[in-house]
Amino acid sequence: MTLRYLTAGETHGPQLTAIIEGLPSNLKLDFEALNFELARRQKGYGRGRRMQIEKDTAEIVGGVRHGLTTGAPVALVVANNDWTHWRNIMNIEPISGTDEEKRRVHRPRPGHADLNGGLKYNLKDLRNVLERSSARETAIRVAVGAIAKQLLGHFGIKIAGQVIRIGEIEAPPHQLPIDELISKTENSSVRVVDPKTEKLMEAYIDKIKEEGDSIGGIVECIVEGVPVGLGSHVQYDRKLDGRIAQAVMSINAFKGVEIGIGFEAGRLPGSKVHDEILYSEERGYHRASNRLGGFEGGMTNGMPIVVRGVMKPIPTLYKPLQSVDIDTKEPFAAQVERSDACAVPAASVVLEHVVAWEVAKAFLEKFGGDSLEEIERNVKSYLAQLESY
Ligand SMILES: Cc1cc2nc3c(=O)[nH]c(=O)nc-3n(C[C@H](O)[C@H](O)[C@H](O)COP(=O)(O)O)c2cc1C
Ligand SMILES: C=C(O[C@@H]1CC(C(=O)O)=C[C@@H](OP(=O)(O)O)[C@H]1O)C(=O)O
Repeated sequence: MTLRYLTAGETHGPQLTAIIEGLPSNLKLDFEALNFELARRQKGYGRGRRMQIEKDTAEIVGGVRHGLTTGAPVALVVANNDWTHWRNIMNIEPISGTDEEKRRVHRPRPGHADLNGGLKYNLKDLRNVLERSSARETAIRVAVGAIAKQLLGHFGIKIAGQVIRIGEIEAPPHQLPIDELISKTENSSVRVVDPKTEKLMEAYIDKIKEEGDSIGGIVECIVEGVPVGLGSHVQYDRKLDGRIAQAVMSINAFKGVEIGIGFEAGRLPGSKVHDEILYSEERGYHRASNRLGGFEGGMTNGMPIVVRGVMKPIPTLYKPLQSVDIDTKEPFAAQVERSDACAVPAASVVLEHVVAWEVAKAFLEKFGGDSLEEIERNVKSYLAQLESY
């Protein structure tokens, strides 16, 4: 069974919903850890007032009994607290009232989905586009990814995320072990290891916000403990690096993705790009470096997976950008009620979870079974095969 999920729900509607299919039975879910991931996504310097309204927690409404998955689809719900303020506007039944009362949107924001969605779906109220295109949906995707993270965690696979750049400020490189990286970034308002960089990034975001502008950045995710051979070279859509790239690009506002040294590989000679193969009794086959970010031939090579994504600046700006009213076709300068100025730290948490999902999916394709015990047996036998190779 392929692991898959779908989400539904609007940003100001009652809730976000997901159904996950293909999880094995007997996986013990840690609800506290799941909600901790949701809280992590909400934090981060530069977010707007909405994050003070929401206190994201996931309710599991199917597929779990007494803390264990049953093998049935797992249904998840994350409620929108803000819905109480939008109950009437988001009503599923028709309501009477003026455009103003219905909060109809007719002024598309450059950089958001508004205009394309309006044209494509023939919607004259751009709220019908905005409501679903909002990155609020990443809350439920983090909930889904948190379950994938728990499955991977059971097999000793760890995932960390960090912010590499916000606008002009870049975090200095480091070689911290993954557990230390996880704990240091956890205590940082911008998810960096170095406190000096944290202060610089905070001040930078403040300045951008004061100017009525927004800012993007670069985030990184590291996955450690992945066995050799997830993904496959034999078919384009089985290449795991390709699937991860798609998942990263599906995060709202992401405009690029790199695996390992990524775009730098176009600048360097082969001798400075490829990771030489070594062998020792204790470690088996391993690499002298990890410039290719854990992938060759669309398959994991046993080194940590290293993925970076670039997030553009938030499109909703207090500083007006030129756009056109779809009613009058006249130009206008956009007005904003509230928005994030920078969501790069939050996006690093989303990145961890979409990557976790893709790795978990490939893991189950390789070792899949209906119960956790069956998967454990499959993993064990594969590891023995690798050892004797
Ligand atoms: C965590 C997160 C928070 C975001 N917050 C906002 C926001 O407050 N205002 C906004 O206009 N866009 C925000 N965005 C970006 C938009 O959702 C995104 O630009 C939009 O969906 C259009 O998609 P695209 O940029 O991928 O083309 C956010 C994105 C993420 C990942
Ligand atoms: C709600 C979330 O992010 C939202 C993403 C978003 C957008 O346009 O993408 C716009 C803002 O929504 P609102 O206009 O309601 O404040 C953000 O707050 C969230 O991350 O949970």
